[in-house]
Amino acid sequence: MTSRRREDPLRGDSVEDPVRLAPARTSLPTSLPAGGKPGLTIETNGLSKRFGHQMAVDGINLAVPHGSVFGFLGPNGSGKTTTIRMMLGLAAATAGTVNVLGLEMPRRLHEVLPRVGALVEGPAFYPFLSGAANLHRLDAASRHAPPATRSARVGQALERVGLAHAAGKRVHAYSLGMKQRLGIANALLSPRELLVLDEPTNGLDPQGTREVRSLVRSLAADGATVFVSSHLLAEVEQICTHAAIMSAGRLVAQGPLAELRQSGEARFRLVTPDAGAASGVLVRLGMAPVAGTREPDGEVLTAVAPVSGGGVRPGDNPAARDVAAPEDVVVRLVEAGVRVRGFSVERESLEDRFVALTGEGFDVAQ
Ligand SMILES: Nc1ncnc2c1ncn2[C@@H]1O[C@H](COP(=O)(O)OP(=O)(O)OP(=O)(O)O)[C@@H](O)[C@H]1O
Repeated sequence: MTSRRREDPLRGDSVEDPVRLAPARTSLPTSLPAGGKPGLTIETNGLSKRFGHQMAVDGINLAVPHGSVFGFLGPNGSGKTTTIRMMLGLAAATAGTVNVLGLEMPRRLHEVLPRVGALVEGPAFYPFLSGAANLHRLDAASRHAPPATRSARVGQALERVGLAHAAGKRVHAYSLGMKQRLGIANALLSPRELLVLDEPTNGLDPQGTREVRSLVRSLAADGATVFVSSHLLAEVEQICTHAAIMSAGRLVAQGPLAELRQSGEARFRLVTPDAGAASGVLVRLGMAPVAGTREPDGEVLTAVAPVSGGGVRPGDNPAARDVAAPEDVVVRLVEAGVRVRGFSVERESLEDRFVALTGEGFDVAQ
């Protein structure tokens, strides 16, 4: 393998030419140049796209942390692909800004794109050429790719996605999963700081889906930020560290997956023969209890209690300020003479939360 040194226009220092892909870890910059918020690989502000009367993307503020595997989740037609196209300079925004790797797009497109690998709307390959020959052609189309190291780059990219054994096979004989992995190999022809993958498992069988998901995980382990769109909640839960949820062109939630899981409503369920007194206590604690069915042990009362990290968020109700946790609610009930015969906290699942946020059924299949 040969390498040349060149000037990096962004950092002003000299770096190795990007010919190394495997083994896994590549040394990637850990800081961004001035222009974007530190620590963010992608940042959008008020980003919008209108098609006629329809706002396909409506003023979104995305914040994709450096090094994250960021799931861009939303039902079909919610604006994911349109957002990705604007990020990559494939479509012009109607309003708002996009910074990628700290640089404004599309103004700095020529500096940004060589550092970004993308798989958008399925790669187009020549079916009667082999996987390796297709990658050679695509690599040759890049003015940043030195011809002398092309074979090494192609070989390493195929190796990286587990297609070395099928390098000489014509693409028309590839399975869908293999074609998708070849598309990712194309995105990996140079080491990338950011990989943008639009629905990379769409249309794949379970085996192909597993292969692509495990590849995405390992790409992130290499140090790249991976931005992956999906309409599958289960997929995002399996491979992502962070997520953003789109619904009808709007961004309805974003953050670390663990925080999104914690931010759902919790519901207290109380069984007591003293429903009247219990209601009074819960109301004084800032809740709005609802009487439910009658059980042998008493009446069932449920009350929504916004819980953050296991503690009750008291909101603006001063009477509720002292309440820290469900056990404190039980203490208050008992102190008020309420006979507590059953008490549980039911937290909304991530799936319930996403359905509530998007206002429509989510495809939660594998
Ligand atoms: N070129 C276009 N002209 C007109 N409308 C468009 C165009 N591209 C997208 N749209 C509309 O914008 C909305 C968002 O589409 P987009 O493809 O971004 O959604 P998506 O979340 O990626 O959905 P999918 O997963 O189905 O691709 C849809 O209503 C779509 O019909």
